[in-house]
Amino acid sequence: MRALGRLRLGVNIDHVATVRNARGTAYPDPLRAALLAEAAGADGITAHLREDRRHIRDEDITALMQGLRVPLNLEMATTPEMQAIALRHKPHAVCLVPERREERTTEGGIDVAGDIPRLTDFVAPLREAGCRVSMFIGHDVRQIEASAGIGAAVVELHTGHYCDLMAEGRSAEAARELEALREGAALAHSLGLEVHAGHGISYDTVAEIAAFPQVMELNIGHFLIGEAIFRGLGSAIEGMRRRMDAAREAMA
Ligand SMILES: CC(=O)[C@@H](O)[C@H](O)COP(=O)(O)O
Ligand SMILES: NCC(=O)COP(=O)(O)O
Repeated sequence: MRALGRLRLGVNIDHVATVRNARGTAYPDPLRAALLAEAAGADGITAHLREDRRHIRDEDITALMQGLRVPLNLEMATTPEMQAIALRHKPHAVCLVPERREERTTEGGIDVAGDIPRLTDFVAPLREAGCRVSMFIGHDVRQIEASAGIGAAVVELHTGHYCDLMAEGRSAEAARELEALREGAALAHSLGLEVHAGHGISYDTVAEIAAFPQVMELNIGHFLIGEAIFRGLGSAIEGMRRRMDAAREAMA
């Protein structure tokens, strides 16, 4: 199967805000990072407005909505507060994620199958406002089918477990997880969902995920912001873009 289109790169700038907030300064500015990312070839910007505002804050979303040329993908929990914020800004995309105050990062996917009536009602006004609604889920068949059932346009498959297994050198388990992600991507695509993937992706793990023909977008943040310390954000993004393109070309 050939690639279905150019693989888009969404750059997540959450951790520019993490560094800013560590010292309570006005810098580094997430919008400035986002504009640099745009110039380096990012197809979109992702920002996660957490309920505890540990990194991205409300005023960052306002600045990004006003300053960006590329689309904004707003990640958020399924709370009334977040829904009201999304409906006020109407970003290009809204990605619904599970959130726990105590977690260090997003640990799993959202339980769509276990929350169908509420999530159907939650998604409807976002869709009516013109946002592309994405569900951040694991590769579980039930979650993929439920995402299609509630009217989401997109699923973003959580690649964090695969990336962790790779980092720990657990290659047999990583291969099984990669296969499950591959099957999940194929199922989601067959149900008419646009397929994205993200979380924990680095130069070491991007090629295998970029090679899934159904995947249209990767969202990558933490690794790129870390790599930017050593080589600059533009160069870090260009390095990721090259690896994504090489993986897609190898499929053709
Ligand atoms: C939903 C997701 O996987 C990430 O985009 C998210 O932003 C992770 O949260 P932190 O950035 O707070 O680690
Ligand atoms: N949705 C995943 C994302 O935006 C980036 O995740 P990470 O690369 O910061 O782990």
